[in-house]
Amino acid sequence: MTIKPKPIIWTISGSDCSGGAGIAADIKTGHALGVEVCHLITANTVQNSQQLLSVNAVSVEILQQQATLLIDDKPPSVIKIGLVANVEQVHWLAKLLKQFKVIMPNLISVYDPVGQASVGGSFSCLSLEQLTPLLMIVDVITPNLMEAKILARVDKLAKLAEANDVEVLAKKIYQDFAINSIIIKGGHSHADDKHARDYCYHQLNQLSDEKQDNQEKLHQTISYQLNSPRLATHYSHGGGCSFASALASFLAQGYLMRDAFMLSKAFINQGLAATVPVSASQKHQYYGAFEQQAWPLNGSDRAQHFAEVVDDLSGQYQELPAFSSLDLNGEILGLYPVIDSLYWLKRLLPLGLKIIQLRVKNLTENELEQVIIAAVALAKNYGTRLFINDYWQLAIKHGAYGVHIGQEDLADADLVAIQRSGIRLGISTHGCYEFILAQQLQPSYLAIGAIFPTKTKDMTGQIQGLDNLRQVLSLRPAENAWQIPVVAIGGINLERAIDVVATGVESIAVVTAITEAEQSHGITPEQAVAAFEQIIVKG
Ligand SMILES: Cc1ncc(COP(=O)(O)OP(=O)(O)O)c(N)n1
Ligand SMILES: Cc1ncsc1CCOP(=O)(O)O
Ligand SMILES: [Mg+2]
Repeated sequence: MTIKPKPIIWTISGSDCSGGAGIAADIKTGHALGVEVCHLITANTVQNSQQLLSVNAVSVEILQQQATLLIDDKPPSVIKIGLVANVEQVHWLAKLLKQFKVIMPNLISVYDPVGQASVGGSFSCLSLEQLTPLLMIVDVITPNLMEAKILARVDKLAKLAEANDVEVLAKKIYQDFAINSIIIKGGHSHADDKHARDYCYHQLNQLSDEKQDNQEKLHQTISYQLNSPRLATHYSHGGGCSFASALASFLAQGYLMRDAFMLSKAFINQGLAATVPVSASQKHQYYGAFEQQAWPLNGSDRAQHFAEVVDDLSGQYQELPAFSSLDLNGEILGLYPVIDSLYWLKRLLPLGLKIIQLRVKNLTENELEQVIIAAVALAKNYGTRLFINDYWQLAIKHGAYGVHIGQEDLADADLVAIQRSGIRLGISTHGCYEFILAQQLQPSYLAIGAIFPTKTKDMTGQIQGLDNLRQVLSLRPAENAWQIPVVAIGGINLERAIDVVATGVESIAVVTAITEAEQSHGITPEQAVAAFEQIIVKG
């Protein structure tokens, strides 16, 4: 077996001699998630799972020597910072990150403000003012609710009710320290809350997250909460550190912030679920180290570790019934050509396809309406399921079989009107966060892409690969009798189709592999359709 080069993260945090938290948690997490972890120890602590006896800071000279020796040898994609023991270390870190950002503009720093609040300042007695130089430079911060209150200077908030409002706290931290992503762990949660709710307030575009050329989105912020059942276990020591190092690991692997957050929470849930639940009858409750489980977890129970997404969209459509199904009666959806004209529709409909999409981008609304009317009439002669891309009002008005809607248009589309009209809905997704959110809306199918680079649409930063395709396929709840069919799209040609079909995906959507089959493979579009269908049948 060959070992692929792994992304490198650095963790700059304290050593916990009991092995649960700090550097030990970071190394175990990085190992489980397939990243290499360089560790720079800020302090050697004397502690067990019950008490902390001392924090023994390492000098900044030694830390600097380690950084200097490692930087050319093992440059990090992400630096995770945990325990910072004194003011010298704050200044050293702030300077180091500033220098590194000049030579590595894509470097991401994740700060988990260990013990600044929850243990009553026992790990470090740094004030907020003393921490400010570091706070002003980090990209991501992962406080718990108590730490967030300190960071947001909660005592200065006008209304007491705001002190527990994670959105207020996160916005305040964002404004005061210009930190791109604020994840408040367990926000809104009370001891009797049956759910662990983690909240994220996040500015798009700063972490090469979305496309930089979209000026409108440049300073757009999004916020959402990930909820999952609270898991009480004796083995949670170091869970917070492990969450932050999981986040660092997934970011180092190139995941977008929201996907890294979703995956990190699933990784933590998986670890908590693997260990013994707390029993009320036991007097002395052993407090063990968080269990980093192998990742990705195989098996049918994988979906259960992924949280539910709560955001404006999911809130708005919470009560909406499922969209009409594709009525496949056990058949698989198969090849899904996406074409842009009546010419292609007339050419492909006689081939007996189960589904086809009209994706027109360059016509006026009036011209488009005429094309849609003609397309609906044509498709009805063949019993092929005709989806209209983007134009949901026209699709409803003219009785198309369904409409396909992308992420950009989802918030503005009237999903209630689409559901009530009875036409089917397909939704584009690009990663596990969007997939889970869209799945909660119970559409007729879910698309995931782009699987491979494509010249048909700008998908910069959103290439999924086969691993992510497999990952989202495993996120459909196993217990559902009816699973939402999944369509893979983007850069799929005849050569790649074999591997795509092997993932078990129900359908593959293609544009150029059919419309440009002559140029690329010297075969007719009809022959390309037949070749794809053969691959799908064999798969
Ligand atoms: C089957 C299928 N999947 C994805 C898309 C892309 O939709 P969207 O993200 O809205 O992008 P545009 O196609 O509108 O450019 C699709 N059309 N079909
Ligand atoms: C519309 C769309 N959405 C995601 S990728 C893509 C383009 C697919 O085209 P092709 O099959 O030519 O790569
Ligand atoms: Mg669209």
